Amino acid sequence: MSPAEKNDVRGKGLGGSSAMNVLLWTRPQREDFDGRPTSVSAIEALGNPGWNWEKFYHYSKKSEGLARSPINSSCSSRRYRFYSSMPESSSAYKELSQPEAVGLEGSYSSYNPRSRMTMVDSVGPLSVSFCRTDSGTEFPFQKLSGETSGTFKSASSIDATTGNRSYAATAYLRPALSRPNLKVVTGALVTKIITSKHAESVTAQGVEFYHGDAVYRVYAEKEVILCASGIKSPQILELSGIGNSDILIPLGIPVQVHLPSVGENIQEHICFTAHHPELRDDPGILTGEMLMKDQGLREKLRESCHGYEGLLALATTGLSFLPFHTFSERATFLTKEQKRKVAENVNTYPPGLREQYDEQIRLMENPNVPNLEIILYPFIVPGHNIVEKPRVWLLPVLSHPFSRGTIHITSSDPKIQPANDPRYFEEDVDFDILFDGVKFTRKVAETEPFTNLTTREVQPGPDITTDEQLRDTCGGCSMLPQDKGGVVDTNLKARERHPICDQVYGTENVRVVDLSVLPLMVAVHTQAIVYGIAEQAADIIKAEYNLTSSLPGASV
Ligand SMILES: Cc1cc2nc3c(=O)[nH]c(=O)nc-3n(C[C@H](O)[C@H](O)[C@H](O)COP(=O)(O)OP(=O)(O)OC[C@H]3O[C@@H](n4cnc5c(N)ncnc54)[C@H](O)[C@@H]3O)c2cc1C
Repeated sequence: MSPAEKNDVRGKGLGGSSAMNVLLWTRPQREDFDGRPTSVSAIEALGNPGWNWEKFYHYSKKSEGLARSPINSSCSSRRYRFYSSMPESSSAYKELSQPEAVGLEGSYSSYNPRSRMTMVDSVGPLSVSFCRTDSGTEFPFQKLSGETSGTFKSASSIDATTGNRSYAATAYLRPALSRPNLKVVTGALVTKIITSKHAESVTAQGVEFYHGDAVYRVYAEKEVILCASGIKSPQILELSGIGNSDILIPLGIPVQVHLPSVGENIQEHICFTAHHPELRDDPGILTGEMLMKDQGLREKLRESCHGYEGLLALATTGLSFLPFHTFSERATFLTKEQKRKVAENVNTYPPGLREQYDEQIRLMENPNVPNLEIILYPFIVPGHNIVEKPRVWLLPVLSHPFSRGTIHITSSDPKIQPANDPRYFEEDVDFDILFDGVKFTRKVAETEPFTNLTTREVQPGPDITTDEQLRDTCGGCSMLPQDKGGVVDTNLKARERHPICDQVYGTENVRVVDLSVLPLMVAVHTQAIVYGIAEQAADIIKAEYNLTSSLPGASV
């Protein structure tokens, strides 16, 4: 796929993509973060002290509030449970609601309000049947305590009291709107960070932005915090002259900091999008097609959802995370091959990639760490034709891609999108893992009890085979040591240390706080990761300026 062909779907309003994502609330496998010598990986081990599982777990719990009791029971019809929470007696709920495993409403009362989650039950029977198959694989329910592998119902970022989406704007921004030191400007496009340069030191003065046709400037007393996403933060840095001079100079952008890692190390979850089993008549499962086609059903649901005025929607909840050996007979062979290839090509890699690959190989070898996710959607996304009979959608997703892409500007015009070249499958092993994942997904879908609910595999037919990204883009402003391909340090500052005298000579006061700082992709969905990063960043910033969170609603 060429950079020009790639369609980057992302949220552009307040709350960004958290305002339009598919509501899954997931936490990563412990090893994805943890660099302790007794475990096998990953983000801390890459040279980021203080960014480990324990910290992430603490901050992630701080950001969340799982509804404790069944709520909104009025929002369910007799046959289909809709926005209804999982009964407290359910074993899955019990594991989730252990105070040490999850942030519960009230457990961090001083940080109220925050992200709210609840359990919904839209594809319940299918997701459970998916794990109890005759294929010899049986998985436990997942806990949100760092053990991701298994099949489980995911919590959803839905505020159970209203039945509406809980996202960054409702969780963090709205409660803080009355602060005297906050002004929100919507419909604005940031064009660059305004900087001044003295000797080797670059200081951010403020930010320039378009609003309508006018250009405005706002000035910062302390620092500029960039949180424009994995795709747009690298673009804004480059437009500001912070990036690779080989890219900036030909575009006429004065180089403020030559930082060649900006926009490199891009990683995206890649998925196979064409597996659609058709459901039997009356399976007791609500799907998107049913809702779209059946006016009577919509009205019935509306009646049962007393007082609810929003759009009817379905949440995705059925997830499986599978360690390599559980879905691929070639797991040992492919891991060895990848090890051999990495050793053979080590001299061709950019700084730091060898270390990242070593961590990824350790994750592949670890029997507890997932290497594939299978998502069960109760609908088919736009782009696929509306179909006669209801279908569900099974999506195998590559958890830890080896391929690395780039995101770079091609123009000094901020309105021109940066070129996103994901380089999917540049590393053969990515294709091999996903291929085995597709085969495994198909096998499970053809096995009882999954087949008790479905009639036939409609796709993949001969006509469709597609691979796409799952809209989790990380790495473009990687938090890593500078000589290992880093853009920000562990304080999330975009600065570069002189390799000999250890003096800061990059930017003094530009910080990046979004998914772009994650140097290595995690297996799970990334909204909770971004909240965890943001909570940790808030404490780093407060500590730097000796601040306490005395303002109402202050968390991040
Ligand atoms: C379709 C989709 C489905 C997803 N599903 C899930 C899911 O179910 N569960 C999950 O955990 N994760 C999911 N994700 C991922 C998750 O939503 C993202 O990881 C998360 O929102 C990323 O946060 P962020 O702050 O890095 O960027 P964003 O959420 O993208 O926020 C960036 C913000 O910056 C603004 N911005 C960018 N450039 C500029 C500019 N020049 N000027 C002004 N403002 C600018 C954007 O408008 C946006 O508001 C999904 C993502 C997508 C796109």
